[in-house]
Formats: sequence, structure tokens, C-alpha cells
Amino acid sequence: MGNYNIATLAGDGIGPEVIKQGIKVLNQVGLNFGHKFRFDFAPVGATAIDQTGSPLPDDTLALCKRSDAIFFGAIGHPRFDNDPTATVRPEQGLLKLRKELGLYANLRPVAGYDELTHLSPLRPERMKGVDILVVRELTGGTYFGDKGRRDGGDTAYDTCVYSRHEIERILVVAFDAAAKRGKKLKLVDKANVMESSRLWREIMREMAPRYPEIEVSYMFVDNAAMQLIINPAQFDVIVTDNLFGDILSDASSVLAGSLGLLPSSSIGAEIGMFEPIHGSWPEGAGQDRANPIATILSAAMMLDHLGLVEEGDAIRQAVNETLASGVGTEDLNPKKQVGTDALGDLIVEAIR
Ligand SMILES: NC(=O)c1ccc[n+]([C@@H]2O[C@H](COP(=O)([O-])OP(=O)(O)OC[C@H]3O[C@@H](n4cnc5c(N)ncnc54)[C@H](O)[C@@H]3O)[C@@H](O)[C@H]2O)c1
Ligand SMILES: CC(C)[C@H](C(=O)O)[C@@H](O)C(=O)O
Ligand SMILES: [Mg+2]
Repeated sequence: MGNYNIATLAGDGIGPEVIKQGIKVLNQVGLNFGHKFRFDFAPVGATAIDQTGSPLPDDTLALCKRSDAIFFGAIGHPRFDNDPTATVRPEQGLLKLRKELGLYANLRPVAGYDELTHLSPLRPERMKGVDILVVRELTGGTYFGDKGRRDGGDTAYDTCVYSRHEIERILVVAFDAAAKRGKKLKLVDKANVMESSRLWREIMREMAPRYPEIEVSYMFVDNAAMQLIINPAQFDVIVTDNLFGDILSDASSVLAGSLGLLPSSSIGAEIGMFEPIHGSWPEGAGQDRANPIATILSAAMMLDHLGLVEEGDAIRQAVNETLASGVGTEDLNPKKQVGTDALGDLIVEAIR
């Protein structure tokens, strides 16, 4: 029995709709297991820019810092996506949150569902048994290196910078994850071209002898993008930098069935943040079409992180049962199609 304060940053687009389903599910878990979750809401992203001028207002950051966990929807709006000259952007709110809180490790599990193999009609066997963990570095690399324009504005640069300390700590997370799973760890990089990747490889080679039970391997990111699609079963834990991890995790969502299924946890500090890997899908907002499962499974990862593993398992089991019954949102091309809210209700029902 516990009381938990959850900073709830629903954000933009479909963010509030999917967060609403996550809250319903967490409340049901609370009833079953005798916990009380308090959801404190705060603006972030385009919504926060509209309200305060900032994508991450000080009050939102302060709320996050004093909470037990952060439950995050999605941010982003076409108004900014279509304006390359905008200097204040929703994405800055998310990046600042990750950086300020020290959430350097982003865990993105990719699980295949046997009942969704119809989504890969040509090669259903590729989705069977898929079980990959992408460990993405989240507070360094190209996202945070020097940025800007020079030469009077006609040359733009984003610098990929990594220090030994940043690489070592994410590799520790990845080795530990591999030790708990299939004991295979693959560093995905561009070491044939990039100096930062060569530093990652150097440090990986130094650390590997400390984990003799783990099979370490290396792959270039362009090849990895292809191998993920033709032979996903070869992967267990993938560790990679911020930019490559962003791209590979969206790509691998196809192996699960939909981007709307993939959750994540961002950890490394005392407080963790839990969010679907997808964005605000502005075209789908307000239409009851978004798949809430990525967010609901992120809530399960939040419970795991709070030490409530049985409770997290109850959510995962309810999701599995619900998918197995053939219902789903439109992205899953299910036998019985339902909307966001109804799918949330069915998962709540399965927990009850
Ligand atoms: N973590 C985040 O908050 C985050 C992540 C990615 C993109 N974004 C932002 O979101 C905005 C839109 O970006 P985008 O269109 O490239 O990516 P997106 O993830 O929002 O949507 C891409 C496509 O994925 C599908 N999709 C996404 N979420 C879904 C869901 N829950 N259920 C069913 N289908 C879903 C839709 O077909 C959609 O067209 C941009 O402003 C971008 O910066 C935010
Ligand atoms: C919105 C954007 C900053 C973000 C990222 O690139 O990290 C998103 O794509 C994600 O994957 O969470
Ligand atoms: Mg992304």
C-alpha cells in the first residue's frame, strides 16, 4: 500500500487522450492493490508555449522534481514543425526536461505479439518472438552538441559530442539489462565514419571483460536498420547513441505492429520519466483514434520503476489479453475496431 505523486505532463495533440487512458488504468491498479496515485497536471510543449511562452515552464519543472515519477504524453505541433525559423519550439521542453533531470538512459522495449502478425502479411514469421530492448543514450550526442548557424546563416551545424563519462554510464545500463535478459549486447554505431562512435567502441571493448557472460558485438547503423527488418531475432539488447536510437526505435515499432504500442522509460536519476515513443500525431488528435497501449505500457514501466512489479505485470497481462481477444485501434487492423477510450476501458476491465 503506497501513495505516489505522479507529475502528469499530457502535452499536445493525442498526448492528453492517451494519458487519460493511462490514468484510468493506474487508478484501477490502485484499487486492486491498495495504492493511491495522485496525478498533478502541468503544461509542456506547444500547450505550455501558448499558456506561458515557454515549452517547459519553471512550475512544470519544479513539479517534476518533487514528484515520485513523471508520466508524459507527447509534444509537438505543425505550427512549429512547418516554421524552420521558430526559435521557441515544443521539443525544447522535452529535451530540457531530460537534460535537467539527468535522464540519460532511455529504455525502449520492442515485443512482438503473435496475434498481430497479420500486420506483416508477407512475412508474419518476422514478428514472431521479437523481443528486443533498445537502450538509447538520451542526454548527449547530436541533440545537445553545439548548434547554430555560421557564415552569415548559410552554414548550419549540429555537433555530435560524447565524453567517456557519458558513454560509460549508458553502457553500464546496457550491460546490466543484457545480464537480466538474453545475455547479448550489440553496440550500433557508425564507427567506420564517426570519431564519437570510435570512442563508444573503445570504451565498450574496455568494459566487456567485466561482463564475461555477455556476448558483445558491433554493427554499423545502416546495416542494423536493414537487419532489424530481415532478421530481428538476432537482436537482444541494442545500445546506441541518441540520434540512432531515436530512428531505430521507431523503425523497430513495425516489428511489434504499430508505433502506438511502444512504451519507454527514461532513467538515470532519482526520478524516472515514462512516455510512449510516438509523438503528438496532430492529424489524429481529438478523433478517438490513437492507440493508447504505448502509454498504458509506459505506466507499467513506471510501476516497475517504483518497485511495483506485480502491479506492472497486471497491466501487461491485461494488454496481452485484450489484444488476444482481437480488439484494437485502427492501426492494428483488428478483428474488432474500437476507439482510444473504448480500448482503455477494455484494458481497465481486464485488470478488474
Ligand atoms: N516524445 C514526443 O513527444 C515526440 C516523439 C516523436 C515526435 N514528436 C512530435 O510529434 C509531432 C508529429 O511528429 P510525427 O508525425 O513525425 O510522429 P508521430 O509519432 O506523432 O506520428 C507518426 C505516425 O505514427 C502513427 N502514430 C503515432 N502515434 C500513434 C498512436 N498512438 N496510435 C496510432 N498511430 C500512431 C500515425 O500514423 C502518425 O502519422 C512533431 O511535432 C514531432 O516533433 C514528439
Ligand atoms: C520530439 C523529439 C525531441 C523526440 C526525440 O527525438 O527524442 C522524439 O522523437 C522521441 O523519440 O522521444
Ligand atoms: Mg522519436
